[in-house]
Amino acid sequence: MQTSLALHTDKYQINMMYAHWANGTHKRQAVFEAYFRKLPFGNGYAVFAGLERIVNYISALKFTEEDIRFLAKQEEQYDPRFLEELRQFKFRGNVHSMKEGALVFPNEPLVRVEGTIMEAQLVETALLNFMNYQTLIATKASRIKQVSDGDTLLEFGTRRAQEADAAVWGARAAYVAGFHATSNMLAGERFGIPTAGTHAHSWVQSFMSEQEAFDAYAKVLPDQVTLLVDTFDTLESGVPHAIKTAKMLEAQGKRMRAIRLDSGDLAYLSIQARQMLDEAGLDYVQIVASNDLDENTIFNLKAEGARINTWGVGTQLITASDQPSLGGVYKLVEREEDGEMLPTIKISANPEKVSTPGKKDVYRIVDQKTKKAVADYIAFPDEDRPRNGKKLKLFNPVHPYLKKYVVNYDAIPMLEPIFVDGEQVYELPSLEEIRSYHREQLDLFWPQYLRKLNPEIYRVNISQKVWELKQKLIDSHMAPEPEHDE
Ligand SMILES: Nc1ncnc2c1ncn2[C@@H]1O[C@H](COP(=O)(O)OP(=O)(O)OP(=O)(O)O)[C@@H](O)[C@H]1O
Ligand SMILES: O=P(O)(O)OC[C@H]1O[C@H](OP(=O)(O)OP(=O)(O)O)[C@H](O)[C@@H]1O
Ligand SMILES: O=C(O)c1cccnc1
Repeated sequence: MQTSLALHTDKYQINMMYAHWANGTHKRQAVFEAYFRKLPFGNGYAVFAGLERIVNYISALKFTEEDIRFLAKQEEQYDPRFLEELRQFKFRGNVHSMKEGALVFPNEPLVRVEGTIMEAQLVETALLNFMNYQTLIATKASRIKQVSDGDTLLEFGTRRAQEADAAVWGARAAYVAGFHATSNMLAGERFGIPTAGTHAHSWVQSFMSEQEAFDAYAKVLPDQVTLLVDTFDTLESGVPHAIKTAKMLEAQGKRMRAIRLDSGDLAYLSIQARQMLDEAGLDYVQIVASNDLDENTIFNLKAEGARINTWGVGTQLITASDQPSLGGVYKLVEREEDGEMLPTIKISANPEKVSTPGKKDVYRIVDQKTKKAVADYIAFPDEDRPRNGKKLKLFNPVHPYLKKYVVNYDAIPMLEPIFVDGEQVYELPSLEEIRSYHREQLDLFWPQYLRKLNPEIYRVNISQKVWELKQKLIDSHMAPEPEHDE
């Protein structure tokens, strides 16, 4: 059982909770939605991840006596009765969420939290922390997967990850998006992800000769032999020594698995090494490559004709180094006033940052004939559900004259109930189920939305009612126009 992360939150959440409590407004109901505005890496989609961690966090959410003592020491001098309220705290609200592995898009609710303003406010920070990081890494991994042509992908990032949690949950996110194994043993133990590994340069350096090092390794682990061949000179020394070790194994009826290239021109070296292995009758020995790889280097190496079967990807993946954060936000969309739920909006001078008011559902509209997704459609829960045969108007929320109608479609509800009145109603799927759901999700999209470079923009549309409410609230917050010219 995971320990409580109740204080894994920003101080301003506690201060707002306190102020609501002191004001007597802490029990009012509120609805928040988490979403991002911009896709990372210029990708055409993101891969939603982080739900399992969010579910574990909310289920275990409890202030320990130690937490309470820490809070009592703060300069805010919280009223002891507030601290008593926290001692009794339990999340009693509702959560709806996208499933892990889902393809998700900007400006659609990914997680929806309904509860008292106090509990919904508390969970914001941790929820965004988990969702933003894991979704970012799953998306980066998915880009790498897209260029890998079914080759084996190994996650090697732990040494460069932003600390332990990032390594372990990042390894899981990579696996969700189609990586095959991780070098992180803790991730293997915790999540059942297959583990894999070769050996380091230090293994070779710790012997008098490269040959001795290779042979010693092969004697101990004859069924798991992947030899790192670049410690001294890949083609002059490493590959010839590896071939000798492979022949020694063959004499014992064993087959060496692979060699690993970790520096130099990986295209050239892999082509040369492949030829040397083949000429030695070792066509079954595979080639693993590593060294600061990402989707672009892998794509180029393939275009250059590299003969690489397995890619070990570390730093660039686990740190999402070309875009190290996803800007997911958590916005209040409804609040209770005199027992009634009222939509609320956040206005901004930047039109992209104006929030969409009201509690909303998300449907994926799938063409019945092609079985491909046409758009995501956001509507209020009390609207007529989009359903096959019922003409659905899809219009661009910024340019409403850009519209089209669909008739023969399936409308798949994307937000699953996860907690109802604080009770977990969602059974967490196995990682294998999440991976296969992710593959099904990819199958729903035409390739133009999935390509790495300049993908087509997938439509995320809001219903007429949502659009009208948004316009109304924007207007109501605008300064009135002057009656006469000044
Ligand atoms: N043929 C190739 N085409 C495109 N990129 C390549 C090719 N071969 C290697 N790379 C990439 O170029 C970069 C080379 O990095 P760098 O110069 O630091 O490595 P190196 O000098 O070969 O090895 P070391 O890690 O020992 O310094 C790596 O990101 C590697 O993946
Ligand atoms: O490059 P990454 O994608 O992060 O993959 C993992 C790297 O980690 C190891 O070496 P390390 O980087 O520790 O040492 P090196 O740079 O000297 O090879 C391994 O040999 C890879 O090169
Ligand atoms: O097993 C490997 O080859 C490995 C693992 C982590 C980092 N670099 C390489």
